[in-house]
Amino acid sequence: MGTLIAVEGVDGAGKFTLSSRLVRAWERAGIDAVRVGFPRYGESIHADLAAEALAGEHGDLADGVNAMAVLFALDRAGAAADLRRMLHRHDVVLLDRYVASNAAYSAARRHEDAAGPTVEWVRSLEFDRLVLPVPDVQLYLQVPVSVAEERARGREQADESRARDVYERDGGLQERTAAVYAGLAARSWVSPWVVVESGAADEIEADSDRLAAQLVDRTAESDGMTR
Ligand SMILES: Nc1ncnc2c1ncn2[C@@H]1O[C@H](COP(=O)(O)OP(=O)(O)O)[C@@H](O)[C@H]1O
Ligand SMILES: Cc1cn([C@H]2C[C@H](O)[C@@H](COP(=O)(O)OP(=O)(O)O)O2)c(=O)[nH]c1=O
Repeated sequence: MGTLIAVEGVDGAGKFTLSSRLVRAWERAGIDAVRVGFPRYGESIHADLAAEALAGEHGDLADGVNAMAVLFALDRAGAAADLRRMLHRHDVVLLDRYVASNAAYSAARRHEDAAGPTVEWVRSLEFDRLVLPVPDVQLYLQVPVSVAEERARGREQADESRARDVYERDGGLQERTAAVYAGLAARSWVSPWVVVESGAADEIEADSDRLAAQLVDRTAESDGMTR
């Protein structure tokens, strides 16, 4: 069985950049890794509806915390069989956002923390009810929210298809989301967490090589202990 690793963090933290580099680093080391990004825009009607709601369509859909969370959860439920297949075929399946995104953003929208009822509602919905595979490790890419915001703004200027949505424009929400993520990591929510600081652009390559090796060592160690 492959190792399931989820990369988490606020918008613009650098998750896509880091997860792509990690996959390349594993490939260079002869480890067969594949990356899956959530939401699965263009592949899942639930993901597309969520994106459209965040862009202002579908009336008051985006106002509903649970409504949005259910859409994101159903996108993942539609991918569950594929994820299980991938785990049989590959050494590492790397997820760019996963269930913890729903927990962090939904709790933050409600001004709750990682110990609150919304985080538990997401856990029960996605892992108990929808039976999504539980990640072996969750990685929190920690970055000052002001830096992440600047990166998301830069991306918007460079590419008009990356216009910031209603969550990305809400600085308070991003701050609260970062705080919930830190709480999830501190509580080892659902599985062990690794917290990484997003470094300077010219250090990404070396950082991802180091992290790729560390994550594989870590999962090999826990394999030895638990299986
Ligand atoms: N460590 C870094 N230093 C500087 N810029 C970065 C770094 N990581 C990512 N970026 C840039 O910041 C922007 C957001 O990164 P991205 O990986 O798309 O974030 P996310 O997937 O978390 O929203 C992109 O334009 C990317 O090139
Ligand atoms: C996957 C996921 C994302 N989100 C939020 C985080 C982001 O603010 C937003 C869109 O996801 P994101 O990955 O940032 O997509 P984009 O490529 O459009 O930037 O949805 C949730 O609230 N729950 C989830 O389960």
